[in-house]
Amino acid sequence: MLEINNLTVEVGGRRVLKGVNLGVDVGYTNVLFGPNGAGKSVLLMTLMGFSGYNVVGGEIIFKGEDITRLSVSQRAQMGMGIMTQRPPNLSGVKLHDLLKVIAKDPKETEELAESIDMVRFFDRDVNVGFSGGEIKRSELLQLSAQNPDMLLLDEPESGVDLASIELLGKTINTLLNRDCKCPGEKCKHGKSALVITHTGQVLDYVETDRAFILCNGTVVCSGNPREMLNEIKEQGYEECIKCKLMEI
Ligand SMILES: Nc1ncnc2c1ncn2[C@@H]1O[C@H](COP(=O)(O)OP(=O)(O)OP(=O)(O)O)[C@@H](O)[C@H]1O
Repeated sequence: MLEINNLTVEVGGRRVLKGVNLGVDVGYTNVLFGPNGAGKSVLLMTLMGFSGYNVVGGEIIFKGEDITRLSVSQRAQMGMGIMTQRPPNLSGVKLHDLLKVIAKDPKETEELAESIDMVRFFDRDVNVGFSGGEIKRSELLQLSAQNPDMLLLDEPESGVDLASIELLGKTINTLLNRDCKCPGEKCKHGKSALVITHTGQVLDYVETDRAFILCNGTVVCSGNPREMLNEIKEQGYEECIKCKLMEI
């Protein structure tokens, strides 16, 4: 579904990603761990094609096509969607109007809005004055309306209160399992995803397949998400970097 080959990216004149290699198979959910400033968000923003993220080397292959030079809207039309950490305020754009434009299934979108208590935000400008948790729910609703095949989720649980984490996690799981055509076979979910998490809370609700650790703009390790999370909790990222250096 998604293949990232030797991706090197500069942001603000600085080389942030240095030859990143990773992939996500159809129907799989992979996780991205890494310390603050490692380049995780930059990677997701680059995958979505936002401006300011200059690819100076490597390629992004999505559904078999090289999308490295495609625009955000072209990538969205191909089935890529993102939930960013800090989405912009859209002053003058009501949430309901935005949803009407992007919703592939308006009825389903309205139902989800009800279930995550977002109907009362319909007449407000998107993200303007929303709390951290409200922004996450709004982003999730927009993503659901778009119904992408590949979900890029940047710390979906951050800023969400403990009582709401379950609702958020289950909602993400429902999105991932939409349109599942091959249960039990290679394709495990209907959708594919790459999820950034620090806490790992999302792992309690979503079946994940493989984790990658990004340190200083490079993938230093990959493996089972739960095992890696436990190791990070016990030993921190310093050990990942040392371990990688030992390989070299
Ligand atoms: N527009 C920009 N201009 C300059 N530097 C930037 C820009 N955007 C990101 N960076 C830098 O790139 C580096 C990686 O940032 P990024 O947001 O990807 O980190 P992260 O791994 O997601 O960290 P965190 O876990 O703290 O969210 C940081 O040092 C950041 O300051």
